[in-house]
Amino acid sequence: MISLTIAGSDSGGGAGIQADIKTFQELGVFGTTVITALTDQNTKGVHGVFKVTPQFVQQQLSSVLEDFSIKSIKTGMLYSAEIIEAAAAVLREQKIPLVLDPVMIAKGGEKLLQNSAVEALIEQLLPLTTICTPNIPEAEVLTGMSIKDSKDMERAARSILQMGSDWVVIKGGHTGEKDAVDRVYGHDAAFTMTTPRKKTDHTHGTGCTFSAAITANIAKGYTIPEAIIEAKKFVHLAISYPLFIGSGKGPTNHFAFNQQKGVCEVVVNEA
Ligand SMILES: Nc1ncnc2c1ncn2[C@@H]1O[C@H](COP(=O)(O)OP(=O)(O)OP(=O)(O)O)[C@@H](O)[C@H]1O
Ligand SMILES: Cc1ncc(COP(=O)(O)O)c(N)n1
Repeated sequence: MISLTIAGSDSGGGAGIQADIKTFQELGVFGTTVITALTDQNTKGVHGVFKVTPQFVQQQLSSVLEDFSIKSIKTGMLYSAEIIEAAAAVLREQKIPLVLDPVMIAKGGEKLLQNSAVEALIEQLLPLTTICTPNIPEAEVLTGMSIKDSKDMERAARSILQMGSDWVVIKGGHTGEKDAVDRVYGHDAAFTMTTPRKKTDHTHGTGCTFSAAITANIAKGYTIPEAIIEAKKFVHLAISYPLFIGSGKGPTNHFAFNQQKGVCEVVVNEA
């Protein structure tokens, strides 16, 4: 099984391309990569961004796709409208399932997607998307809605479905809820996934890890709901057993899922 991630490099190893290939590897999937930008980053924040030219992003993508039998693709930090356009031009010619993690702002507040790129993301990538995985601030930017409660989350998800994604997962990392509740919507299905919210500062790269696990699970042949629920287990265990490395917001633990033999209770309810 081979998957592809199109994302930015995190020199600190907790998010971006590095989180993605660690997650693929732990789930038994061979990872290939298209790098959109290098970040000079550690657990204290993003200190600089060095972007790759759109043409070279496209070259990497074409090289990977013409040689490997890629079973699933994810996108993370795409940075600019030009990079999105370059990637979309190649992806449009494929029918490979696409997980779009609409990465916009790092946990430390630094911009990972230019404001001018949001329209390109919506117009060029959402129509090609199998699963879109926004956190709440990202869902607000995509839809222009203000999200305050679960009704708003459903309205925002339905609006993103209308934009062309087959499934939407509104992640609950940023709510004030006692539990970490993610809400999943398809055109004919809706369910919630609940785990206890962990009191921890070691959440750097949670979104990347979650979307990479979904992508790997799709490559392994899981159905979309199974791929999403199993990915919730992966990220919950990664958050539950921190590595305590770095002096800022530490990375999640990509080893934990296999160390704990995948044992994690996720409560799934119809929404
Ligand atoms: N403290 C926590 N305890 C348990 N689960 C959490 C916690 N924080 C986030 N999660 C889970 O981690 C996953 C990623 O959600 P989150 O909202 O943090 O993504 P994100 O903000 O996109 O992450 P990133 O900042 O890395 O881009 C979701 O399944 C969410 O429920
Ligand atoms: C290259 C890259 N991609 C994504 C993130 C988001 O992760 P987080 O929100 O946890 O900082 C990041 N910090 N760096």
